[in-house]
Amino acid sequence: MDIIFLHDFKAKTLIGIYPWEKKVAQTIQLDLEIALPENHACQTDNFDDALDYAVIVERIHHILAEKHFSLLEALAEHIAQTILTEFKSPWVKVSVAKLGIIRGVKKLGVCIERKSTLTI
Ligand SMILES: Nc1nc2c(c(=O)[nH]1)N=C([C@H](O)[C@@H](O)CO)CN2
Repeated sequence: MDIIFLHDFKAKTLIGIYPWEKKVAQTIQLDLEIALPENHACQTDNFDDALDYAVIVERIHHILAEKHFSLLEALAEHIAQTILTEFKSPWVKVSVAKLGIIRGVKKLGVCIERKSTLTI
């Protein structure tokens, strides 16, 4: 299985269960591992055969700008399903963390793994 990873991806979004969190954007950290639907690019060295990670980053920025989730779990699930369906990935691992939100904890969050239900 070949994987594209995005580590330490930081961006702002509205997220949280409390009223103030629905008004003030917070920085979250995303870490993603995205299995590739095929590995042709390794042999061909042709960009047409590659999954463009810049497009994935743009898609995630779009989600973070347009959606407001209460729970980190729900945001992680939405990102995972978007990656599986729109980028035809067979498997994805998504971690979403808040930074410094609780005293004494540098970073906390959730990590989920999802498989595509599509069979070829
Ligand atoms: N399992 C979770 N627990 C909590 C979440 C969450 O998203 N998932 N969120 C909060 C609050 O929004 C918190 O981050 C604000 O301090 C609390 N617990």
